[in-house]
Amino acid sequence: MAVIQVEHVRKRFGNKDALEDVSFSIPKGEIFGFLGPSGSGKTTLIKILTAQLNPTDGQASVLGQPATTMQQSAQKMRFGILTDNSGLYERLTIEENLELFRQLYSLPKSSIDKVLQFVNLSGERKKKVNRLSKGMRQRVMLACAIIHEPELLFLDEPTSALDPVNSAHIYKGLRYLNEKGTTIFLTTHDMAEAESLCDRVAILYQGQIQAIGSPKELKKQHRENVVRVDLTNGEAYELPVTEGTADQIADWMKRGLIDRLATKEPSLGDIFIQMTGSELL
Ligand SMILES: Nc1ncnc2c1ncn2[C@@H]1O[C@H](COP(=O)(O)OP(=O)(O)OP(=O)(O)O)[C@@H](O)[C@H]1O
Repeated sequence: MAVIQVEHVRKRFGNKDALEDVSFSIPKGEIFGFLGPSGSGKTTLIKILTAQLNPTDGQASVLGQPATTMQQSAQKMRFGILTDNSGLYERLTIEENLELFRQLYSLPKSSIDKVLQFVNLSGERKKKVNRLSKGMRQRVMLACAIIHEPELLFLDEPTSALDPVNSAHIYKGLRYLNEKGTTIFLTTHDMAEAESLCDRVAILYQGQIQAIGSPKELKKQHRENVVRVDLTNGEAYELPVTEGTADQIADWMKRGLIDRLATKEPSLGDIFIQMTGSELL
C-alpha cells in the first residue's frame, strides 16, 4: 500500500496556482526526493500532506488516511517533520527541548538518550540552543523530528547550509532510519544529495511534475545521443551517434587508437536544468 498518494492536487493562492495538477504515489520504505526551483511549491505540498494547508482541488492520503487528518493525535504519532521553521526553544538546552517532545509523545525517558546518540549530540546535551552551530541545530531539529521513531519522515531541505561533514552525518542517519523501515519524503536543492540518497525523485516545475523516476532511470531517459571518445594520443571527441561516427570509431579501433569510449550521461543537475530551464537557487 502507498504511504503517500497524491491525486490531481491543485493549490491556488490568490489568483495564482502554486500547484496546478500534481499526482504521484510513494510506497512504504522509499526515500523520495521532491526537487524543484525556489517557489515551485515543494513546501506547499508538504504543508498539504501534513494538514497545515488544504488543497484547492484534488486529494491526498498519507499513511492510509486522508491528509486532512494528519494533525489529529493518532496520526501525529506516526510521522515526523523537519522544516526551516521547526521551532526550537532558544534559551532551553538540547535536552530540555527534547524533553518537550518526549512528553508530547508520552515516550520513556530513555528515548532522549537514544536519539541524542543517534544524532551524535550526547556530549552537548546540556548546551543551550542559542549557543549551537547551524549544523548542531539542524541535528537537534532532526532529533525532535525522529524521537518518536515515526513511520514517515518529511524533510524540507534537511541539509541546506550545512557543511559536507554535517551533511554526511545526516545522510548516514537517514539511511539508517530508512533501513529500519521509515519512509522518507525530502525536498532538496542539492542534486548530489538527491542522487546519492533517493530511490526516486520527482522534478516539480510550473505547478506540475515534469519527470519522475529513479535517478538512474531519469539519466537513461535523458541520455544524450553523443559518444565520447578518448584517443591514446590524448585527443578527445564528443561525436553524434551517426553512421559516420561508427565508421570513424571502427577506423580508430583498427589502428589501436582508442583509449576510452563512453556514452555521455547527464547528471541529475543537467536533467533539472533541461526540464526547468533554470539553475537551482
Ligand atoms: N500562504 C501563502 N500565501 C500566498 N502565497 C503563498 C503562500 N505560501 C506559498 N505561497 C506562494 O506559493 C509558491 C510556492 O511556494 P513554496 O514555498 O511552496 O515553494 P518552494 O518550492 O518550497 O520554494 P523554496 O525552494 O524557495 O522553499 C510561491 O510563489 C509562494 O510565494
